[in-house]
Amino acid sequence: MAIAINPSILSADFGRLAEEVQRISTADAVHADVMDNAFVPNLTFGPPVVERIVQASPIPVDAHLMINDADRHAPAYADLGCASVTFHLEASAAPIRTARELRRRGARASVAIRPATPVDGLLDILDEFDQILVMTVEPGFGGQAFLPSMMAKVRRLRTAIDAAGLSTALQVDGGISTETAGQAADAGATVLVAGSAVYGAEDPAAAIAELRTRAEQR
Ligand SMILES: O=C(CO)[C@@H](O)[C@H](O)COP(=O)(O)O
Repeated sequence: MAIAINPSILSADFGRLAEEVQRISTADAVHADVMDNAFVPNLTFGPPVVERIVQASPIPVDAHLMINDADRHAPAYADLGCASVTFHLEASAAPIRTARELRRRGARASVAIRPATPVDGLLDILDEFDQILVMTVEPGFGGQAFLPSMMAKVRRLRTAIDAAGLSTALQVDGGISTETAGQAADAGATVLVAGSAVYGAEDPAAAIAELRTRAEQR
């Protein structure tokens, strides 16, 4: 199965974001990490910077909103031209309504769960989303160790997505490297987010190709 590689901008040089997105033009999408220093203990950027990333990027942008009050803020990211908008289930009081609003505004609707959140709440509403993100680290920082225990959640979601005949993308984020990409793909993930493994490499394009190969040849 084809595996998408989405580099996380969190590991890029924030002083030259327009050039940093050009360096990963062979990837499938840019993963833009929006953090509010409340939902997670880190602060990055918001709509004005995401808008510039969208303008500068040769590939689609997936905004990952690690912010509170997702229902209020998520739709604006669809309006900025993000191809997909990922909001956290834990930060949403009305995930179905927000997903429908994202789709109505032309973005793919994507929902994320933290390591401590079970998949159960998603199993009956899978068709409302174009993508599910299973965090494989605690959100907030790049460079953390992959949590292999999250693969049970990925497997459960893969089984449920296939049983329902859906084409929902299944994304993992955190600690993805040439060592862990195969495990994630083997469990059923179809989209791998990688920050330090791509931007920490001397040649990001080669790192993207290597991650894709490792995942697809598991
Ligand atoms: O959203 C996050 C962290 O909150 C991730 O996107 C990380 O930025 C991934 O970084 P690596 O673990 O690949 O270095």
